[in-house]
Amino acid sequence: MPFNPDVKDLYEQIATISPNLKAGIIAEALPHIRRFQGKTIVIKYGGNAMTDKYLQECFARDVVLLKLVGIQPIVVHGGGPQIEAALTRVGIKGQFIQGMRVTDEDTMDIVESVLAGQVQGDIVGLINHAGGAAVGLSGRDGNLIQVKKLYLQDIKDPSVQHDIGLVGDVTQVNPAAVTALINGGFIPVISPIGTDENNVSYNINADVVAGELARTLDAEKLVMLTNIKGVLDQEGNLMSQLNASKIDELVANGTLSGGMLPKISSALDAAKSGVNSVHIIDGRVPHCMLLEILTDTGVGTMITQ
Ligand SMILES: Nc1ncnc2c1ncn2[C@@H]1O[C@H](COP(=O)(O)OP(=O)(O)O)[C@@H](O)[C@H]1O
Ligand SMILES: CC(=O)N[C@@H](CCC(=O)OP(=O)(O)O)C(=O)O
Repeated sequence: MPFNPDVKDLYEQIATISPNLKAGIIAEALPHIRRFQGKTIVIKYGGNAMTDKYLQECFARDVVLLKLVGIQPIVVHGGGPQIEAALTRVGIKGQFIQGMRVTDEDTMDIVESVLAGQVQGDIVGLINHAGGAAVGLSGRDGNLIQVKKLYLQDIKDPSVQHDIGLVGDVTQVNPAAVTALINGGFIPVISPIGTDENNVSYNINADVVAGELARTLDAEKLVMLTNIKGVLDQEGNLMSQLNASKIDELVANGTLSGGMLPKISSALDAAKSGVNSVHIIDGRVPHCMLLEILTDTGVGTMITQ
């Protein structure tokens, strides 16, 4: 029975598959479970990938399933569109430079309340409802993420540095709180907020936090869920694998722009720092994480050094 994308509920479709096929599909996961058991997987859950209720439920079930088979998932969430909606409600227009939000003090108040409040709370609730035990942390908790103010280097003219306000450049990750939660059987859900040495809060791009955490924890895998098939070339075709020199070329010729810039540089940094596999995948595909982690099917773009 071919997959019918018009029938939204996968479980309705699964009910029509023969039992043998079902068992075969489940059995395909075994070598992947054995390979990843006990290993840490950092999952970046992009704000654009979390807008549909059914997809949110699929995401939460996948995270719980990974935990139950002995893999250690850590969720780092974004929330760009959710911040944008909150800013619009108070008449502030969001502005981005090279995929980074320009963050003044008023914007920062809203960023922190949306990310570490509404968005984090929703994800924790979804995972717990699916049978997991998620605990939310912001980068403030347990001094998890220390930052200094970021001066953003211009990609076209590296002598130019953009001052984008209260945006953090990660100086240190102290993962003790995260490892304590993992060891206690919990699933950490982390908001991309950091503090500087004067206890000032900073906004950090969630891709950057996911990459830094994956490096610090020596994660096996970093999986970034977004709202596109993966990284696309100039003709709009999916590139299933990308390395450092190809990425340099795509940044220089403008094929990569906006939110893909911090994503790709964080992904590459993680790959260079020893994270074994780094993937940018389509969060609009139901159960995309199970496909990527527990089946032979590669989805999206794999980033290598
Ligand atoms: N070459 C490219 N391939 C794919 N996406 C790209 C590319 N260049 C720019 N983008 C943009 O990057 C977006 C993903 O980044 P972003 O909006 O920050 O998502 P997220 O919320 O998942 O972090 C895509 O939706 C697309 O608009
Ligand atoms: C500095 C910066 O850009 N911070 C981001 C943090 C949220 C985020 O990264 O969300 P997504 O993953 O959904 O894009 C922002 O304010 O939008």
